[in-house]
Amino acid sequence: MKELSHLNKYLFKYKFLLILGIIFLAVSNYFAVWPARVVRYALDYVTESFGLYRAADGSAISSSLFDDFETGILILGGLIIVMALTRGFFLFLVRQTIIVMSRKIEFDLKNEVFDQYQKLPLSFYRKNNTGDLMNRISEDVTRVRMYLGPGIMYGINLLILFPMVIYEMLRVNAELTFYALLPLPVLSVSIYLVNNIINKRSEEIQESLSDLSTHVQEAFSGIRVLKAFVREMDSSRKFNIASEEYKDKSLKLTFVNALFFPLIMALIGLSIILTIYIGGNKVIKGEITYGNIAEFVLYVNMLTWPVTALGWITSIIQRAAASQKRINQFLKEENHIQSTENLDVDIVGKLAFENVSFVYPDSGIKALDQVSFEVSPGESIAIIGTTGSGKSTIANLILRLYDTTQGGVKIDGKPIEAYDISSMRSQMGYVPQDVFLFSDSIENNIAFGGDDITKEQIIQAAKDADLYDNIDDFPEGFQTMLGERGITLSGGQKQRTSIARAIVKNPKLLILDDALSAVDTNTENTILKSLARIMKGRTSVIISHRVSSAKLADKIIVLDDGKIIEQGTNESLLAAGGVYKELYDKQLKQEEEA
Ligand SMILES: Nc1ncnc2c1ncn2[C@@H]1O[C@H](COP(=O)(O)OP(=O)(O)OP(=O)(O)O)[C@@H](O)[C@H]1O
Repeated sequence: MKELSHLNKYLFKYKFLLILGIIFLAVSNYFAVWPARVVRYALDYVTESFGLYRAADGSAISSSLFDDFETGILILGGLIIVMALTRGFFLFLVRQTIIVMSRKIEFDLKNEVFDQYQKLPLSFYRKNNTGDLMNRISEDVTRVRMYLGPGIMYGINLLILFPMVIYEMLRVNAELTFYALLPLPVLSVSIYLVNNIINKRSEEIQESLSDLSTHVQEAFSGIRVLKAFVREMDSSRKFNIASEEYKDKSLKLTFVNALFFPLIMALIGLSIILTIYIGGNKVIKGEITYGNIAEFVLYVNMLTWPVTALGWITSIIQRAAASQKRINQFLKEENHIQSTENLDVDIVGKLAFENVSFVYPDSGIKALDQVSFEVSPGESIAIIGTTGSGKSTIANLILRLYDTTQGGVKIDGKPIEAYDISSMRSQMGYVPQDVFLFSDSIENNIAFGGDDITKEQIIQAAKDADLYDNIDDFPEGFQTMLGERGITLSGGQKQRTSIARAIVKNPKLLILDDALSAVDTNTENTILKSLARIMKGRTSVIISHRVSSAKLADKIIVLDDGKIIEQGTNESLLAAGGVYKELYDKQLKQEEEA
């Protein structure tokens, strides 16, 4: 339960809503309890007046007695209606305060979790899958809200109403109170137990629903592969199996749900039978009046919902505590990538790796081994190597998505750790290997990296990335929507959009991670030449498999298994006749054949 204490700061923030809600609850309960007394009074009044009326039957005063009786009943009936309306009004206010408070906290908590997600390093996203991250911000926060809203509302209601009603009952008769309340604990415990079963089954349904959705989502996104390999029938069969499982689980839940209400009704009925039987005996003995029995039945009815809610609240609180525990786990995660000096300065562009080794924390794979190189401002460096040789890892370290295991990365002669991370990253342009574009217009995708990017800058970036003519051909030009709601770009167009996005901010340091792999060599040359122009006086790191991308760079390093095996210029490496020369000859031949 201590997990829920994280929410106390929010309860404190919205204390006025909570306090007002409690006051409204007390007032509404007052107007709920009072009508029972009026009913008793009315019933007793009816029996007494009826006796009098009968005695005076046929006499002159009989009709005036009847008029008085009628007026009395009307007044009492009116009183009950007024009280019910007043109660309804205050119940409305209770919801407007406590439920509103829970919605506000839900909003704050979602923001808190999302802000925390944004702060956490890449390694965190490697450890936790997307489904898990989504669940905590939606499903878990919703469960916590159930505690903050209905949980707190019905909990406090119970605490206020119970003493009020029991006091009223004891005032009438202690023994009758005892018998009337006897079945209620059984009711509460059974609701708790049944509710747990319902929750467990609902969770199973949720799981099988998520299996089903994953299956459908994969079938849609992988439709090309599915059709090409003629697996439609197989996909339908798997869908049927998952769907069947979902149906079975839903039916099991329906069964428990069907038991739930009869169980409640039976126990409430038992309470009422006991009240009437024992109450009836007491009326015969003259200990209480008819009105008292009616009053009691109303009290028992009043208590049944809170008692039912008790079992329900307990299970809401348990589920909320489990959910908050999961949320807290993420909120407690710390970002170990911190700036040591928060240096917020303009980067000139000198980059150095000094004996850098790096082991991926989650897999234990040593991706870089004693890598050293230096790039002066304005220079370009190409990193070339086979798959898995550690090229992208170098990009990750320059962006400080990870910290080195050994050795250091320096920018303008200062350790990378000294820089303010946001300020440093905002001066870098990065084109990742796996291009990601948002479901938004091309214009917004290009302008993604800044708030004050002008249309002219966007057009220039598109021209430099050799994308402008393509955009011009699209029916809606720069406003063309991409992604699910829009058009699908070709692999090369995607890469060039991603390049335009990186260069539009005029970065001091540009990192292209295999960013030209999907364009032909002519386009590659055009882009590289534009880049050489825009990156004048700035530093570029070009990661590639292809010698054609590397050959224009001022410096080239060749990586193999995390180690630098050759370095130099295009000419010096060709002259040396090593791995680079071999690659050069091979790729030149492939190009000539193509
Ligand atoms: N996030 C990660 N977690 C664990 N291991 C990783 C991670 N990323 C890469 N690796 C491993 O580190 C090694 C180097 O990977 P890296 O991505 O730097 O290679 P690369 O040279 O860029 O390859 P490619 O050209 O195929 O993209 C590989 O063995 C890879 O399996």
